[in-house]
Amino acid sequence: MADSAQAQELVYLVTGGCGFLGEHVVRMLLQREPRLRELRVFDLHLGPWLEELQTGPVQVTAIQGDVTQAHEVTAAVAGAHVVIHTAGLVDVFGRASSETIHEVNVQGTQNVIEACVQTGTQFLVYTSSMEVVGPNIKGHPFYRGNEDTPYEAAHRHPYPRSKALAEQLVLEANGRKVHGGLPLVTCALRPTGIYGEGHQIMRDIYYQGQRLGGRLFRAIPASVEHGRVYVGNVAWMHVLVARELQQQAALLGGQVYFCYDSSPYKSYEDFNMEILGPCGLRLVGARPLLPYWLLMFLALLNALLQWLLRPLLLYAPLLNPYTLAMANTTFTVSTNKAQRHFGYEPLFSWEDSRNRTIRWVRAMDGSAP
Ligand SMILES: NC(=O)c1ccc[n+]([C@@H]2O[C@H](COP(=O)([O-])OP(=O)(O)OC[C@H]3O[C@@H](n4cnc5c(N)ncnc54)[C@H](O)[C@@H]3O)[C@@H](O)[C@H]2O)c1
Ligand SMILES: C[C@@H](CO)CCC[C@@H](C)[C@H]1CC[C@H]2[C@@H]3[C@H](O)C=C4C[C@@H](O)CC[C@]4(C)[C@H]3CC[C@]12C
Repeated sequence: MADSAQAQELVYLVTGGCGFLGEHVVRMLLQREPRLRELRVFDLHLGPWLEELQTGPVQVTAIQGDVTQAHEVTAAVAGAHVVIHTAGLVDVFGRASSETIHEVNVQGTQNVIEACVQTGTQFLVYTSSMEVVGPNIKGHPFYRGNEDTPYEAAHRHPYPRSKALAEQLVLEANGRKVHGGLPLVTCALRPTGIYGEGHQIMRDIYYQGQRLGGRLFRAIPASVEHGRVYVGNVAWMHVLVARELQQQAALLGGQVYFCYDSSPYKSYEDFNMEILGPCGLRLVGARPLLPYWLLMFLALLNALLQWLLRPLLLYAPLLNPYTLAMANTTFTVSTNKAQRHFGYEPLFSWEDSRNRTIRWVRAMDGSAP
């Protein structure tokens, strides 16, 4: 759809634009995409912050909609040059059924692809996840791997399964003819664990620490490395790849890219302490305070309680067999593919990313529920 005459007049659509990552993508586009004319923000739940956005000359169109409803997606996509599809059900805690996760993540993505094809939208960026690769159900470590590192990706949990299926749909759609005859150009970005302003799990862990008198208790060995990446850099990567997809379709189309920056390789808990330590929390224990078998027993107990209580209430604690396995399996990436293919350099240094996140955590001090 985009040709050189329209270069200053681009219409972008961000699905899931009011989520944790989506909001950063929306703000980043407004700051760093000078060719933008209209920005459509599509989400099941629209955030009040949209009203206060400094949009400059860009028209921001808020669209309350559901990716599982094909007609709503098609209406939102019609006339857009680029779609950044971040909407998804991120659930590893058993809040939603596997059918719902599949419907939103897989059918929703299929709807986005079909909408692009029907309406003639040529460029699609999909927010995938490190979890399409692993950790796998066997708990094999993925140590500083890249996009080409061989790894046995085997999933049982509905969330990684859905992300892997959706990513496959997006990559297979690359090259399909869209309305008007041009080829669809797609790619997928795979963030590791994202952190930063608005990160719900960081917020939950901070409140938990406050309730425990400013302490958190080590449960994961410090030697298990977990990949993390700052949300501002993930958002920047989306903006950049969307731009370059239009310039270098042959190179970028059908590709996957891990999202990375200079955030340090640490265990999940030690990394969180980089942020939560300066906010007044302390991690107790140099080694896990409970043996792994006991943690697994507690995780299984949580799963059983969730199942038993489901008719009465939703019991969805952080600890379950899947999250324990994830936190206990090394998964880190070391790659420069995004730099080589589309010139990505992190916009935020580690110090900056850390300080911004610390400032955000400090700002919620005293507001623990
Ligand atoms: N948070 C992470 O660590 C992480 C890591 C890797 C990949 N991802 C991926 O990044 C994307 C964004 O994740 P997030 O952490 O910002 O999650 P989030 O839950 O904060 O954002 C997801 C957004 O999608 C919207 N949404 C959900 N169902 C929808 C539907 N049916 N129709 C329209 N909108 C719907 C939600 O309302 C929400 O605003 C997801 O696709 C997720 O799989 C997240
Ligand atoms: C056992 C607990 C003791 O402190 C720690 C539990 C931590 C878990 C809740 C998190 C450990 C790893 C996280 C996941 C990871 O960062 C990557 C993800 C990919 C993304 O697509 C969605 C979020 C997540 C699954 C993330 C969720 C929380 C953890 C399982």
